[in-house]
Amino acid sequence: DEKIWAHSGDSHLMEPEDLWTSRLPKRLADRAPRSERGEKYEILYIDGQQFDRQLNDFMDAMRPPGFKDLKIRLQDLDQEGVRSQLAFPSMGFWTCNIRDPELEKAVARAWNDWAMEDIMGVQNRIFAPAIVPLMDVKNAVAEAERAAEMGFKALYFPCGIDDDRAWGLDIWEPLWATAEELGLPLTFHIGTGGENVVYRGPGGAVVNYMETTYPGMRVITHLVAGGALDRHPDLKVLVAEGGAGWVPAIGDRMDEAYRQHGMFVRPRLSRLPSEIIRQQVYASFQHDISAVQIIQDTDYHNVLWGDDYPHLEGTYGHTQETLHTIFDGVDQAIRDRVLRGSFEELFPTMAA
Ligand SMILES: CC(C)(COP(=O)(O)O)[C@@H](O)C(=O)NCCC(=O)NCCSC(=O)[C@]1(C)CCC[C@@]2(C)[C@@H]3[C@@H]4C[C@@H]5C[C@]3(C[C@]5(C)O4)[C@H](O)C[C@@H]21
Ligand SMILES: [Mn+2]
Repeated sequence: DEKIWAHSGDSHLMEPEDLWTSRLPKRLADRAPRSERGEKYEILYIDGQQFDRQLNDFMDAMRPPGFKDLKIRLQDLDQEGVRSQLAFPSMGFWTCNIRDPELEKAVARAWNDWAMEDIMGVQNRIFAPAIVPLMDVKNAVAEAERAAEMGFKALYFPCGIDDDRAWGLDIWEPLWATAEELGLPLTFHIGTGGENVVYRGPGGAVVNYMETTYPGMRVITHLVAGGALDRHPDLKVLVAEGGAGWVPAIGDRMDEAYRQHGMFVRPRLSRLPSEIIRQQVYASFQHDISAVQIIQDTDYHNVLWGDDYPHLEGTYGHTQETLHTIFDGVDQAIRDRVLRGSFEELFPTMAA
């Protein structure tokens, strides 16, 4: 089989242990996200809060050679057939659990400085979205402007957020306006901003996997129905690692709501929800078959493949097998769109 080359819209950076201790004054570094190996769980400490997280064997299971070595990682990419990667945080995901605005701002800034200096500054295939502090939207706007100045080409957001700060609320308007003006896509990653293990009964692993996916749909529902994307037509949004088959489906449901419950709808939109979704919403998957099958029939094209490197949910070690399974026999235009086109449309200057 000929090698299939792809960009990945969903990968991860693995931060060094001393990312924050080496960059922040001790009084802040001591409260930055830190993980320790517990008996059965990895234990996370964030600004004095403690979270029992992922099972150790679960975390140990993902160990591609380039896990923590950028040079080897680039060899992993060549081996797997991955050209460029949008690489999300790992420990940086927990920044959104920080409740102190000053600490959150310092932790986000330090992460961005590290990502720019140690990753993006030394090669051109792997790039990260910038983390913005969310406790105070003014801090988010300032960090988005600083990040754009530094050369970042996307902003990272957690899917989960408190109800009183829901993504559809107008409190975020200054940030959406700034992101649109700076040409920075909003890249939301699933499994963030909330509890990941919410059910421990039969089928728990599969149930929890699905439960971390639904918030991605909620993000899109709020940004579309709340008017944010309608007000900012050049703003693009990616939901990473949540699959893509659901995107046109919620477009239909939202159109039905918009029409059948029109008497209750506020704000009115200048386009139907499904049109806003087709023009501004992108989604990534790893192994899904449906993510590609829906493109032909629904005319929804903003689908990106992602390797989710180095996570277990990703394709490291079986990328070519996965890409051949999904794309052999698929229309070349669809294959090009999903493997490269959507990515290059979202990040025009980042595709190596
Ligand atoms: C089998 C049970 C029910 C037994 O319960 P017990 O632990 O005995 O009380 C439970 O252990 C379970 O569900 N285990 C399956 C593994 C798991 O933790 N599933 C969570 C849902 S999936 C998930 O949260 C994703 C979205 C996908 C897997 C990687 C994931 C955990 C990553 C991993 C771990 C950590 C969390 C993180 C970013 C991070 C830095 O990388 C995302 O926030 C989130 C993400
Ligand atoms: Mn991922």
